[in-house]
Amino acid sequence: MYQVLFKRLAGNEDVNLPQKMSELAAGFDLHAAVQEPVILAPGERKLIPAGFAMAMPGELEAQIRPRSGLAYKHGITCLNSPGTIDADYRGEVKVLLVNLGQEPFAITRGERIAQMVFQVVPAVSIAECDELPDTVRGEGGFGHTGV
Ligand SMILES: O=c1ccn([C@H]2C[C@H](O)[C@@H](COP(=O)(O)OP(=O)(O)OP(=O)(O)O)O2)c(=O)[nH]1
Ligand SMILES: [Mg+2]
Repeated sequence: MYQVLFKRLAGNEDVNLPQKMSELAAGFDLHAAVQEPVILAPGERKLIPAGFAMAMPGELEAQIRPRSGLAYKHGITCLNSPGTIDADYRGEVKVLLVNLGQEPFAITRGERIAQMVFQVVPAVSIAECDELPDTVRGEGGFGHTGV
């Protein structure tokens, strides 16, 4: 079990911290910490504050992913999906939403706008080389194996 710390940012006492909506949910839903409703016109993107900062163990990252209901019903998704929260980030978590639907959409205070899923990031060391190990695939890609 990893322990993650959430710090509610000033003025957001009424906005929920990230929370799971069912026992085995993979994601913690994030809530909009906007003062007034924010309108996303079709095609428009806006950075929506989530009202908290966080600290997690160094081997974790957090991914900000869309909510399928918002995407299906209104075309609202995360532009940089999945967004990456680095373990050393101490600023406010924000969600970059984009409206891919046909109608304007209002983001209201406290609304669940995205979800955050934690992942373990493997420790990796890198080394430069002149020749890579051979494989059967070789340089084939982008449909190389057929449809
Ligand atoms: O959806 C997101 C994506 C990022 N961040 C924050 C946390 C993350 O640790 C930081 C940097 O994100 P990223 O590495 O994706 O952006 P960058 O453009 O590479 O910025 P930087 O140069 O600050 O790393 O911004 C968010 O709050 N929400
Ligand atoms: Mg970066």
